[in-house]
Amino acid sequence: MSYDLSLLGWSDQRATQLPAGTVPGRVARVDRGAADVIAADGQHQARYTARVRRAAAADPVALPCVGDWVALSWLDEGRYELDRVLPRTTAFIRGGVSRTSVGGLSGDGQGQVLAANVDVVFVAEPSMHSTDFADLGRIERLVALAWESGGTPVVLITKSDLFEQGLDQLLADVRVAAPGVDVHAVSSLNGDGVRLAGDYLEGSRTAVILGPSGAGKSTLVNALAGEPVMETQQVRAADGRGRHTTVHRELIPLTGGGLIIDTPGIRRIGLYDIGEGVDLVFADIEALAEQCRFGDCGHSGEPGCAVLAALESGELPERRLQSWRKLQREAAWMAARTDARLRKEQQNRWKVITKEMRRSGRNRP
Ligand SMILES: Nc1nc2c(ncn2[C@@H]2O[C@H](COP(=O)(O)OP(=O)(O)OP(=O)(O)O)[C@@H](O)[C@H]2O)c(=O)[nH]1
Ligand SMILES: [Zn+2]
Repeated sequence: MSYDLSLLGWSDQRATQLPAGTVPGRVARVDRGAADVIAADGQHQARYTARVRRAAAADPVALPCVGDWVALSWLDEGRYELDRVLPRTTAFIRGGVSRTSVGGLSGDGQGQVLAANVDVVFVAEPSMHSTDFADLGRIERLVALAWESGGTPVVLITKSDLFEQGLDQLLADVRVAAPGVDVHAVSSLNGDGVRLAGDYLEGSRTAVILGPSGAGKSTLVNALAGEPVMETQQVRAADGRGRHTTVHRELIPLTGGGLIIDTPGIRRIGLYDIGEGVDLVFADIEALAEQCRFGDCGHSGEPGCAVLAALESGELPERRLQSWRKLQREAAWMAARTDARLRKEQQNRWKVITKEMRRSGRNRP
């Protein structure tokens, strides 16, 4: 029985990183000291080798997490050990985790990877939620987190069926709040925009959905999956004979292709770290700031301040400037409490993001 790992996102590029004598697999779920891994010959529970445990003790970011591609080494009788985490293309990292929360494997309790190798980050914000309208500030925050991870953010204004009259104006406002980011309205109720969202997963790409409770994330996952997502997910066998393996629900394969990672940690991520991603969400303000007369302009009354000029002309909404200041303060606070190594990892990701953005020409004001 064989499974086509390319359906899970395995690529030639990743194959070049696989150590000799090992087989690849993708982590569907982690547990203390072991992970559920999908390999070409099925799903395995693989314990960590001493190499992985040592690396994780020195640096918890090295712990395997859902979405990771890993190298498995043969143990005996159809059993494997998880011997190495292959280089991550993207990662959601939460800083300042306590020692115990990562199963006692953490050395300094700094940093935890919540999900890895996520290509697309859907930011779900309801067009309307009871009596509240979409919260632009929350969108900015989550888009910053998305950029920070190295994935590509896509904003989905959910429950669009509830707010048809004001939708066009809302989408226009959201596009200002998230420059360079695709913005779509979706309704899982009437199906509007669901196909469009699914298209981002073409080529077996992996997504997460961030957003507040009640945004309609689970409903959208089910709509994308094409059938109700059950307790255990099924990956179709590549041999075409309809054999299946069960996969825990944290890595959800969609019938239309692509995968969604859904974990409690990712669901709560709005409360966590933001850093350089802020600069990307506020690329318009950053560009204005570059035109200020003084290089160290604080945008609080200095002569020749382009930011305040834009505020006065109405080009820059007051709300957005305040949001920028707030997120910058938070990012500075985060940076101060993040250790140097984690910062370095973030900087490396940052370089990749910047390169990627230069390539795609995004966020050019
Ligand atoms: N009108 C309308 N209601 C929706 C839509 N999508 C979801 N809902 C409803 O909104 C409520 C919340 O949806 P969920 O999918 O559970 O939201 P969630 O984001 O997963 O929430 P948490 O699990 O708390 O994070 C449910 O009652 C859904 O039926 C939609 O497109 N239109
Ligand atoms: Zn200024």
